[in-house]
Amino acid sequence: MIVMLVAAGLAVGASIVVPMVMQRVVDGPVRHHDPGGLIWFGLAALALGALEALMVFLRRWTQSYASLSMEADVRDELYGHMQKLPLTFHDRWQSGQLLSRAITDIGVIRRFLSFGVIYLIVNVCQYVVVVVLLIRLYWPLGTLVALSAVPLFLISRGFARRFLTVSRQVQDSQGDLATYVEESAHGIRVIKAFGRRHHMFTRFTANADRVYGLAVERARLDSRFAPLYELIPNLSLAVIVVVGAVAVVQDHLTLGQLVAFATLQMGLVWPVESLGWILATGQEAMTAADRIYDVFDTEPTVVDRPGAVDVDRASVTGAVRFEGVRFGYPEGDRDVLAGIDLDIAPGETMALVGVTGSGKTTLVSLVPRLYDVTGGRITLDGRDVREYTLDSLRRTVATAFEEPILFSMSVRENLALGRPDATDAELAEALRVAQAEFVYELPWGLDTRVGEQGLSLSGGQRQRLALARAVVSRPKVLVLDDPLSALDVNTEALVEEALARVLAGTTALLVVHRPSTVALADRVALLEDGRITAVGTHSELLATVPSYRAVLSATADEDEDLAGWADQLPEGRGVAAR
Ligand SMILES: Nc1ncnc2c1ncn2[C@@H]1O[C@H](COP(=O)(O)OP(=O)(O)OP(=O)(O)O)[C@@H](O)[C@H]1O
Repeated sequence: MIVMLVAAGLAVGASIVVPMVMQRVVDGPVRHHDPGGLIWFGLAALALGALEALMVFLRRWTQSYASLSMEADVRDELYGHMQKLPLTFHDRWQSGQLLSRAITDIGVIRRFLSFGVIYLIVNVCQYVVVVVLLIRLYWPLGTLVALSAVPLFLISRGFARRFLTVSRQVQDSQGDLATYVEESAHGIRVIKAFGRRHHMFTRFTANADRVYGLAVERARLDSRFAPLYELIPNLSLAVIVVVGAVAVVQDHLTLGQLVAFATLQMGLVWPVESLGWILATGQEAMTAADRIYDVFDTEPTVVDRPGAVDVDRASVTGAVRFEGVRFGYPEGDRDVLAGIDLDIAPGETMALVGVTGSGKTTLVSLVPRLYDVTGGRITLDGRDVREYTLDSLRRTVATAFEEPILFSMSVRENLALGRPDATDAELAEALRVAQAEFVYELPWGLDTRVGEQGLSLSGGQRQRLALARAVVSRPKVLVLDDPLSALDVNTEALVEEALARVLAGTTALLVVHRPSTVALADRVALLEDGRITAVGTHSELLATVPSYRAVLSATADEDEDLAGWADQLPEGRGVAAR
């Protein structure tokens, strides 16, 4: 910063001294017809010009370097902070709004810091120095130039106030537009399948028109004020030339002084003109900073408690217990979970069954603390999960969701999210369990890039990769949220067969919709109205709990199948619904 300001100061100083040299040239060699004297002045002007050029280079380089570093640092920090924020924050925020903050807003601040701030400081300093010089040269005209700062100040105040409001609206509407484009890109299949291209386009143009309208309003405001910034220094210049000429005629001023005066004043035209632009970018940067602070000001709530301990992977048995667990979403008007009591023994596989929307996904999300309970507690080996460090808890509890998200990385990197140090043999084993060996047939095998920027995989293929990602971490507790829903019956059977062996030593909580997946579980828990209303083996619940039958299957055919499965199932370890 210091180098930057010194370089900027020297550059401006050189540009101010040049008119003083011109004054000496006009009042010296030119007036006295002494061409020899011109050489020294010429050399001095050349040296000053070279100094100015060198300082401009130094200033631009240092300011660009500093502002680009700032941009990278803030972006890193913002991304890191967004990763720490709880799911309740991400549920509430549109992705486009986060995107526009991380990309556009930080860019706006960088542009202001790289040009705006420095020019603001330099231009104000230049204005003050030049005004002092002008007053010393000829005080009546110097005072006039000084007074021209008053209307400039008033204009700037009015401009800044109005520009700030419009600027915030423009940036917010750009965020909305980004969300819309992102959603449309994700949902392009649905749009095409329903033939709703025109409808979506109309909605898009409505969004885009709003951005356009607000941007035009901002531009209109800018163009209304910009001429005033041009007018004032040019008006002062005109007055200086006329009044100065009269002063020269009346011998109050030498011709050289008038030339220096006019040149110095002309040097002020750009700094004053640029004030409008600097203020506009300054207001935009302030709005951008405000928007970024909306995110920074949100405190991460799911964090390590003071004194949190690591889960000891070597000794943890994987006993999971829900004790009076309550949970409600911040925007929800009621608790989704209204007192859950459930015991899952080490190594046991518990299936969770309930009608759609009953809270199964919510319940399993609480184990790795994707959300924190709002009442009661969940324990792992008898200890509240909130007393463990988040990192170690999430390494102990692996999760595969129904919606399998793959990142734009290679298959290997996607799997490594589950366990970075997994060997090829361990990856192969996980892929076998998940029946995802198709990856070896991909063009570059495990190194094939998948996800949005890579090869498209089918829903079932993605689900199997997500399952392999969860399995490869060899977790003590495995949470599977309907992970086989997109598989055909044969593949599902193969996955289940392999998964059953993995589950033998792992505590597992499975959300299931299909009776066939229930076969994996030792016991089943039925979730109704925010509570666990029955726990037992599949056959027991089938025989004794009518609502269980109703949830799993409504048709007579399926009932027959269910009875068939029930016969093949091992006996459970208890029926008690707590
Ligand atoms: N992020 C959220 N914010 C607010 N409410 C939510 C959120 N996620 C889910 N809900 C609400 O919580 C309730 C339970 O949802 P959840 O996804 O846990 O049900 P589910 O039993 O897993 O459903 P499904 O079987 O359809 O997957 C629903 O009423 C749902 O609308």
